[in-house]
Amino acid sequence: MRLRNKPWAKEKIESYPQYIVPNPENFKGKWHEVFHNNQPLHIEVGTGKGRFITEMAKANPHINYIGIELYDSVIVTALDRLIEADLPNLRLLNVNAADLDKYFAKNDVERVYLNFSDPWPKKRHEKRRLTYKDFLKLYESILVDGGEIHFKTDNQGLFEYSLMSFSAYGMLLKYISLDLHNSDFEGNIMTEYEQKFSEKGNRIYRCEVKFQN
Ligand SMILES: C[S@@+](CC[C@H](N)C(=O)[O-])C[C@H]1O[C@@H](n2cnc3c(N)ncnc32)[C@H](O)[C@@H]1O
Repeated sequence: MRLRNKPWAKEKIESYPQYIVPNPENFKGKWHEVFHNNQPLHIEVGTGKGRFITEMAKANPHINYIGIELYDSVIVTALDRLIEADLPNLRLLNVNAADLDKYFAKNDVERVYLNFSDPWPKKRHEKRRLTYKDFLKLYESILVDGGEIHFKTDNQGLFEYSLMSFSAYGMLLKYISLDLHNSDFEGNIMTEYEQKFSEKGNRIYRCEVKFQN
């Protein structure tokens, strides 16, 4: 099914400005005003239906989280989760990650999560991959020095491409697992896609990389 933005979803999103931040550009460099504290901020880019970011926010109340999703017809499910959980440390943005630097300033973010990003396997779509060098530049421009990207996928091609992209950008590899569910990684919170692919028996790849100062 082709995903598109839907009027009913837009209407619902606009009814919950306390959860899906309208005009996020107003908070660039001052997200503490939204959360009313100075806790570290972690973001998930391509948050989908929001299970990961909601469970992370529940488990880590001392960290603030923002889930970013392009499609309003998808983010409404994350919104439903947030309405139910009513977490003070989680907000959602219905925006394109290609514009991240409009919404976040340098040092606003301590960690970026990329979970099961769309692989865009065709070479002519390389620029859409969330680990393409232009996206890495964007993440670097909003992260604290030494900020990290935590990346999970079942797609071997995207994983290999991303490792090369991180390396070409001069990032340092902190952790790698080529079979997450048979590794010793504790405290893993499964995303919707992770659950689906794990149940099919797919191998899950994971890495943590950091920008060099
Ligand atoms: C394959 S889904 C994975 C969803 C979720 N992270 C999971 O693991 O279940 C990828 C999500 O990233 C979103 N996405 C892709 N490119 C994006 C962009 N440039 N900005 C914001 N969201 C994006 C898609 O709309 C989609 O919901």
